Amino acid sequence: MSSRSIRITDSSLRDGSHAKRHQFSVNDVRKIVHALDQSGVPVIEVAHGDGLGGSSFNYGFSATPELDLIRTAVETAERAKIAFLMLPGVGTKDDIKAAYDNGAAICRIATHCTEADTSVQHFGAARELGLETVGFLMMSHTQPPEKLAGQARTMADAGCQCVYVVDSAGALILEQTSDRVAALVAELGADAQVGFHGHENLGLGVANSIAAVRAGAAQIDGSVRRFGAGAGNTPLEAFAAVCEKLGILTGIDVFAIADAAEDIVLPIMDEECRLGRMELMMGYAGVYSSFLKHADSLADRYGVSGSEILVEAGRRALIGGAEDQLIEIAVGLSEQRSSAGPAAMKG
Ligand SMILES: CC[C@H](O)CC(=O)C(=O)O
Ligand SMILES: [Mn+2]
Repeated sequence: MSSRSIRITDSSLRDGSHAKRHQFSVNDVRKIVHALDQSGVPVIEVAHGDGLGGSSFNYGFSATPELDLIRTAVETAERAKIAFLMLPGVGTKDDIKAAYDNGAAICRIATHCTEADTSVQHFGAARELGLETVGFLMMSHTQPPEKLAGQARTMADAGCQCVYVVDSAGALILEQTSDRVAALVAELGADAQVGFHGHENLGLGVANSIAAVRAGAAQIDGSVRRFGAGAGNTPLEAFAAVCEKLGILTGIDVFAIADAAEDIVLPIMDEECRLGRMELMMGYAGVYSSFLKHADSLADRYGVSGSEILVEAGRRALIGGAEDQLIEIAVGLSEQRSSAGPAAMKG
């Protein structure tokens, strides 16, 4: 039995922002950070769902300025480090500095998995400030292992200390995860660690994360109560329990995190993240998990099928930032529906 140690990051206060339509309050942050910190979660990510600067018409406005949320998290945590996410172009180097000034310790920089070069200056800026750095290769299912490894090399050379295979669509299946992680581990060697960030759209978050650990990942993301985008993220409490049974050391108290999931986090969620028809389509068609709420609202507004919007988004291989194209898809489906006559049903 293995006795490897890994580091877990909870993303509920960042990826869960998508599920909460970016309406976290200072009080929500205080309660969740306190519960996670007391459970032994070593890193807690806090930001708008689309990262620093994400509060906008395109992505959805935040209820509370994210720097207030970050500062509250820093003040609340006794042991955990507070991380933030930024996407070059959505956030800027000034946003990184502002998060640092508010006490954040870890800067996570996310790019589409073919665009690592857009992160180079941001990694440089973060390292100059003394921040720990993590890189996200989003939509990793769209590229083969060797391509991802090349992109990981670009991030590591720019100062990234851990590059994540990010299964944004929850579309990776077991060996597809471990092959990608193994390719990054082989490429990066001692230059940087490798991480994995999973989603539940095909119900494989925990299994994929274990496959990633077995392939050499040293950092794994999850969200307490799956509080995240799409069908939610890898459920942190289940993953911590599985790790304990497999002898993988996480430092998390399984009973405490199970209580936090049930008693603290669930009441803050608008609704439980579920694996319904739309979420399944995201995993099946390889669609960015954060499109879920956008597709849901558009389906209501235009009286069309949310699942069909998502399947078409998958066919067009849309990536983050293309939320406006979901409107075009919904309008197109609505026009088709009117020309098909009153028998055409929303599904
Ligand atoms: C918009 C950023 C995105 O939600 C990052 C992430 O968590 C993912 O790609 O899964
Ligand atoms: Mn995610």
